Amino acid sequence: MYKVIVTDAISETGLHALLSNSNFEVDQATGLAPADLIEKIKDYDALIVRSQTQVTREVIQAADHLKVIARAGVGVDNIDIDAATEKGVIVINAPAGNTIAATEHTMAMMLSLARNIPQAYGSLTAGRWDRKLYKGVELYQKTLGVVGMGRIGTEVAKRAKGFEMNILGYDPFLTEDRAKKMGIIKASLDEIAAQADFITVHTPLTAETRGLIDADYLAKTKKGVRLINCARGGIIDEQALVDAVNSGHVAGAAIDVFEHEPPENTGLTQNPSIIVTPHLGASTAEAQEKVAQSVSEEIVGIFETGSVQHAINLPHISATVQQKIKPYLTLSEQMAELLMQIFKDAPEKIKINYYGELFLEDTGLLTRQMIKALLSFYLDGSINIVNVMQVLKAHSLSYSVQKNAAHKGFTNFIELEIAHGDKKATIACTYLPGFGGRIVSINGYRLDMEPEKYLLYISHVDVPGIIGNVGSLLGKSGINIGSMYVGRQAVGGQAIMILTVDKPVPETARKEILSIEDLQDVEFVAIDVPEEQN
Ligand SMILES: NC(=O)c1ccc[n+]([C@@H]2O[C@H](COP(=O)([O-])OP(=O)(O)OC[C@H]3O[C@@H](n4cnc5c(N)ncnc54)[C@H](O)[C@@H]3O)[C@@H](O)[C@H]2O)c1
Ligand SMILES: O=C(O)[C@H](O)COP(=O)(O)O
Repeated sequence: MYKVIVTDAISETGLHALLSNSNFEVDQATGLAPADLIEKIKDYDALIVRSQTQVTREVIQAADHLKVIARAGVGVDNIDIDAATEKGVIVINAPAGNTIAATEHTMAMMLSLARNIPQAYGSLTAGRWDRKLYKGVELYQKTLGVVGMGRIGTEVAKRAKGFEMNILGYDPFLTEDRAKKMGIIKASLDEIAAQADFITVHTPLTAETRGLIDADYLAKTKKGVRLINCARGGIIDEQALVDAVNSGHVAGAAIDVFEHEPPENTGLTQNPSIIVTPHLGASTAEAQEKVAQSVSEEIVGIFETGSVQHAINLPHISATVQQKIKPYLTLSEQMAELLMQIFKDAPEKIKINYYGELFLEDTGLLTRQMIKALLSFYLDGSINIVNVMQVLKAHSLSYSVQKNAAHKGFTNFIELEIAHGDKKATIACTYLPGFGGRIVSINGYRLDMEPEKYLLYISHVDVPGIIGNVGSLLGKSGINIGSMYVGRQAVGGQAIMILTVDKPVPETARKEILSIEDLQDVEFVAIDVPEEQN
């Protein structure tokens, strides 16, 4: 039973995937004080939040069982991602569920700003009838600068085109071609400053975007410009905005998000030219249901099948690529486990070569899986595919990945080499559709071996009688041999024998086997093989 805690207000309907699954127990505890969350989190496997709960390093460090932090929304700036990664906790979000809600809120804010709707409403409900004071401006044929042309920026641009605005888009990833297809103009930030009547920001809050619109930038904007921030507080410097509005350079602003929430700067919240909403961009019934549904289904997937779709701290892998690399996920891990058990020394250097069609694919997850399996042999169980690269770095271990379109006789082929000082070992695998995974070489010996749970890896000199001797000693210990693979460098030269056996080989039997003349080493290997593969 996995325990999930929800600490912000989330749609109950959207949580259906978790609430209806008997493998999960869901507790809802909104408005917890930081100390209470630190105390409570110890018992939970997954945490679901929106933007209110601060998932700090202290919270993450206290979370002994936590595997997943799920953000039912987009921005993850309330979650300490580095701390989560170090602890091996996957952070996921629901990137698309509230796009339309935030887009429509931006349009509502832009129209309200242009037509003074909140101010006029306040005036009328206070008993005044003032038609002159609230004369507005039209959006028609005005220029809108969109800073950040991601999901929301793109949808805002589409809708603003419906109002026949001229759109200037700025985003490091916006190409001329995409801009042209959308009927907008790709522009620089300075071009937006010089030309825009309205500027709306839709970037995440990062070190680069914090204060992107600051006093210097505002000084470059057109007099009478109007600004909208439905993205993150801090992208527009709050005090610089207040000053520019008070000076009359900026005609007005519409702000949904604040550096501190609730906001502390009254110059912003009590300014007749600045309209504000309390972070409502994602607050529609539809968006809340979609984001809750997205994270709930993903949490079930992570715990039940290991599939991750929207991880923040794992390489992003599309569903198509996931499908292509899927057969290699377990196989590559088993191959690394096997190699470590016959190599024994801690690897100082790790080399991974991908051959064939895998050359074209994003193999980051396979690389992580193999390195995790290698390092788990010596490091404690807290290492996983989320924190493996940090662990590697922390231990100053070197790794390299090479890709080669040559297929070495197989459609795909993965080779793993580890080294400790001068000692080296290699192993390789492939996947044969219809037959399954195969280990196809170990230390240069060619094989065609299906990975099985228990193996004996024997190195010996190629002389007659060794196979028979090993077989009878195992028989004496009641150990059944499932299959046998042999390889030799030359007749009478160095050779290996791999036996798959039905149960663990006791140390006494191993020692007896070691005493066979011309037999150099024997290693009992146990690898993790799922039931359905056996
Ligand atoms: N007010 C709300 O309730 C609400 C709701 C949803 C999302 N948001 C916020 O809106 C923002 C955008 O969300 P999204 O889903 O469109 O994200 P997104 O990731 O789809 O788009 C962000 C875009 O910003 C661009 N970008 C990054 N750095 C930039 C820079 N320095 N200059 C220009 N562009 C830059 C990226 O290239 C990307 O295209 C996020 O901050 C998100 O947290 C707020
Ligand atoms: O980043 C987001 O998804 C929005 O800011 C929404 O935040 P919320 O879930 O707290 O409304």
